[in-house]
Amino acid sequence: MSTNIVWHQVTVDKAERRKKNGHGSAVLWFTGLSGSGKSTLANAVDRALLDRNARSYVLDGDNIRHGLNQGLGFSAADRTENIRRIGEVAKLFVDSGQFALTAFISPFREDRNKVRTLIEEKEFIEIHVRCSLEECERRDPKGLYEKARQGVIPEFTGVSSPYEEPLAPELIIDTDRETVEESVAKVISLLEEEGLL
Ligand SMILES: Nc1ncnc2c1ncn2[C@@H]1O[C@H](COP(=O)(O)OS(=O)(=O)O)[C@@H](OP(=O)(O)O)[C@H]1O
Ligand SMILES: Nc1ncnc2c1ncn2[C@@H]1O[C@H](COP(=O)(O)OP(=O)(O)O)[C@@H](O)[C@H]1O
Repeated sequence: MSTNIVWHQVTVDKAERRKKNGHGSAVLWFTGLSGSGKSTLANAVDRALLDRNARSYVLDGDNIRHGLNQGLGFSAADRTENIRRIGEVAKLFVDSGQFALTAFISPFREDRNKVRTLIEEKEFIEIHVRCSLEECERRDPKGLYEKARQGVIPEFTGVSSPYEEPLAPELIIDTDRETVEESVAKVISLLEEEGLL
């Protein structure tokens, strides 16, 4: 535990940054199985936001594990720590007046709910990127399911490690039934309905 640390009040606050940007800020928390479409969707929404001159940034599991979270594996404890850290980083993005688009499997309900409590109400938008395991395995964009079935990758989500679906997400996207464009339109509509855009 760190001791003798005192919180320093910032000079420019979230409200002022939002006003300057001309839009709200929030975390768009994409959660779902590997291959469900989290990265594809987060990046497509990021592009749509940029086209509207809105400020946003994608935090992606694979990428973050190369840097900030390198050293964390896929045990339940490591996944929990992975999500805790990303929750804290996402909160910083919200404070900076931007949209944070996170693309992590984040398989445990309790871990996602902890991030929700860290962030103010209406600023945490949980998006269930829903896709059947069969379809994710059929897509297998990185060949990981095949390796997991062969027993080469242990504790693989959906195969040998659990995925707990969100019980009350703000949005559900069925990527085995709709196009990327349709899915992006739904996310943007939600942001408009919530007065964030
Ligand atoms: N055992 C195991 N289980 C699940 N996924 C695995 C595993 N090993 C490696 N990978 C690759 O790591 C990506 C998931 O990382 P995340 O940080 O999103 O996972 S988690 O939220 O901590 O569960 C995941 O990326 P996505 O396919 O984009 O989800 C995989 O490419
Ligand atoms: N509506 C959709 N939304 C997102 N991805 C889709 C959709 N329909 C098909 N896909 C495809 O599914 C795959 C998802 O891969 P990826 O985005 O890497 O998933 P994840 O990040 O969840 O592992 C991509 O090949 C993408 O083109």
